[in-house]
Amino acid sequence: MKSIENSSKILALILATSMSFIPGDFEFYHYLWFAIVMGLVGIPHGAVDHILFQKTSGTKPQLSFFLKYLTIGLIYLLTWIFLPQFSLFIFLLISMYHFGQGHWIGKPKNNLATPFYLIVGGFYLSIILSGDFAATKVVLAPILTLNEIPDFPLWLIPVLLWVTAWILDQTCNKSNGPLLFEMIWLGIFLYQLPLIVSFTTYFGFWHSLPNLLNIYKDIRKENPKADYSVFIPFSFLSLFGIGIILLVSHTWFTTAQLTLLFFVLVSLISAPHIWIMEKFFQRQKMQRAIKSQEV
Ligand SMILES: CC1=C(/C=C/C(C)=C/C=C/C(C)=C/C=O)C(C)(C)CCC1
Repeated sequence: MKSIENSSKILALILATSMSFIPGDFEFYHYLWFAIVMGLVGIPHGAVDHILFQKTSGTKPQLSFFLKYLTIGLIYLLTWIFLPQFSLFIFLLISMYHFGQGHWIGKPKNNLATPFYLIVGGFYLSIILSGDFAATKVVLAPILTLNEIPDFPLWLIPVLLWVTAWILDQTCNKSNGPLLFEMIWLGIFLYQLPLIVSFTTYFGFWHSLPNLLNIYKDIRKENPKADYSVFIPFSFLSLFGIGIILLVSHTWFTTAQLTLLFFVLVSLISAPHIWIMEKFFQRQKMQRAIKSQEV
């Protein structure tokens, strides 16, 4: 599994480099790469929430689970319509938390875990959005008028890195060098890339793929016959729904507006997904703690 993850990361870095550092207009290829990665790992990593729910609650998901899932998405859709700026703020906050959580796997749950999630997730999101801030502003223009968006406070990035180092120093006795070193080199790399390539590289290969492999391994522990097909039904449903909405909207909207619409749609499924993943990570931590007590 680790070799799949590492070779995919190397492939992603090579593709991102070739698409961004070679002169020329590659916007079409940026979006093509974005669509492929979202289709293969981005959406699928959240497409087995019903299985994760069964693992964490010990009961088969009933109709009420799916209703709760849809209700969270629906309420969030209403807040996007009536309070778009507030919804964006919430989306960024929960994304920071969710992204940061993936970098804490294997570390103990303590009081500093939540600040760590927010700071590390905030670090990567700041890098992605500020590295190509002009493009970020264009995507956000329908909900934030351009002069409403202040310049990005770039000093925040080294501060977030420093606070991460401090938290790691307080919490873990294991070597934290690799995690911090990765934040520095990957941060510099992502910062140079166009917005869509930077987001695709991080989200696809440093968030979705490791999480997908972690979930897949967990599912196969209890059901060794399970294969990649467990991810297909709900991925297909989400991609089909999102595809239809984007297809219908594309006659009225520009590429940047469609990009924002895509992220709004992703946020609707992300909100309940983040809630399920929180429970899943808690269960994995508990299992690890029990295992280490047994040894
Ligand atoms: C890249 C980008 C954005 C942020 C996207 C985020 C935050 C995505 C999070 C996805 C999650 C958490 C998926 C769940 O697994 C904005 C600001 C909307 C618009 C500019 C481009």
